[in-house]
Amino acid sequence: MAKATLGIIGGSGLYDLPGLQDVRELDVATPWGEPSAPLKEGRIGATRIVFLPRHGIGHRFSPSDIDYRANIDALKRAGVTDLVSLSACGSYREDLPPGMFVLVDQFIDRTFRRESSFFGAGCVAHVAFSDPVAPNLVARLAKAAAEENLAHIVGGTYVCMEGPQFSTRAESSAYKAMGASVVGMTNMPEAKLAREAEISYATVAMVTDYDAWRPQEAGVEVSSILEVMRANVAAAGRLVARLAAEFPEEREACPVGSDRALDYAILTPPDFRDPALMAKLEAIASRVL
Ligand SMILES: CSC[C@H]1O[C@H](OP(=O)(O)O)[C@H](O)[C@@H]1O
Ligand SMILES: Nc1ncnc2[nH]cnc12
Repeated sequence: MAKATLGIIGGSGLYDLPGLQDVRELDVATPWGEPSAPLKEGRIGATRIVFLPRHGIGHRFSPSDIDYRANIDALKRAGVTDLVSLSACGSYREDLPPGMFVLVDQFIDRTFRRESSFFGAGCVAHVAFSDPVAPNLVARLAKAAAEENLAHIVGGTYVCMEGPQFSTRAESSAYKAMGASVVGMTNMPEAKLAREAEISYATVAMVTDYDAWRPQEAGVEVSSILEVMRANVAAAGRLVARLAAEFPEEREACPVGSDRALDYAILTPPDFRDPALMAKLEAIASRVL
């Protein structure tokens, strides 16, 4: 197995990773476009870390405008093997109050105006995605959260809405009825693209609010989210530090196949592949091409 590199994608409120040592900026070019920001490479203890703020420095990209393909391709080029998304979210469950960290194990994708695959005309691929997160990475996050005494729960379904507006009360009730535990606007197609790139992915969904399904409550507003978000961000820093301190040197085999997702996924035989697309896939699919 290859050397492990831990990637961290910082969401709302997380534009830097305090505690990162020997930091170097990496300007990584990709064939898909520009990543949200230059990558920050460094280490915590012996663990190599690459950090990327998904909304850019100064929170310039809305969830629909983030170039998710450029972000994942850049992280792949920087050697990331395991990727943790730190994300703010709304909650659909009374037992998941603001401040709770949900280590989600399922997603529902409700986005509709984002590029959601590296593949397409000229090279078609279908990766498995029934189990979208890497259980070994989740287990490491759960252990780190327990050691830091952070309120957390293992398992939960994250519904990804398009946004950028928050949900109506009817939408909020519908997502809850669908079985979603939390809602956010960013983890799709990020998680799908990470799978195509054979990067193990896990999400720490950090609850900031109860969305809009509770009839007795005022709806969601960013102003009320910000204070909880600040506390969540501080706790996320401790979580990452602990995770990194105990991270393995070598990449672990992923029980759900994140590290070999492309083994049988590509359906287009070599003679029928589009050379231009194949060139773009150089970083993502080089292991199997
Ligand atoms: C600050 S509330 C809305 C905003 O926060 C979440 O983003 P991220 O996952 O990057 O933390 C949510 O998805 C919205 O984009
Ligand atoms: N209620 C909510 N809906 C969508 N994204 C969110 N991010 C934080 N809270 C949210």
